[in-house]
Amino acid sequence: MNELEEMYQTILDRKANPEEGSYTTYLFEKGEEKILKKVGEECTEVIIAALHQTKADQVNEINDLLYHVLVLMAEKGITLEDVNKVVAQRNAKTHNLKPERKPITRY
Ligand SMILES: N=c1c2ncn([C@@H]3O[C@H](COP(=O)(O)OP(=O)(O)OP(=O)(O)O)[C@@H](O)[C@H]3O)c2ncn1[C@@H]1O[C@H](COP(=O)(O)O)[C@@H](O)[C@H]1O
Repeated sequence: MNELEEMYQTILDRKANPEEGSYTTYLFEKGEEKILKKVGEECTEVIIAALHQTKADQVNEINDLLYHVLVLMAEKGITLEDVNKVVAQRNAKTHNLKPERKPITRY
């Protein structure tokens, strides 16, 4: 199991067995709107870190974003397998840039 899978398992465990002092439990108790707000915030923090901060700060912010996306997935019943299936489909398809749109000649 890689570290992200382990993190997702911990999140699922917190959902099934709420624990005092757990930030994940706090998020599930607050509910979907709070989780979505955190995903939005963490997205912005990744952007700000990418523009102005060190690589270490950027990696930390990326961790926070991934963690909150995994909490959202658990909240919505989306598994890593669900995402992996789509990743596999996308990996099988390359050169996805759409051809340039033809110029409009008739109005
Ligand atoms: N990866 C993370 C992780 N990344 C970020 N965070 C928390 O996300 C929060 C984000 O910080 P912010 O300053 O934006 O938020 P805040 O002000 O603390 O909280 P809000 O009031 O905004 O809700 C911090 O409290 C971090 O501790 C995380 N909390 C938990 N995990 C993982 O979840 C596992 C279980 O943690 P607990 O649920 O706390 O036991 C841990 O072992 C980690 O693997």
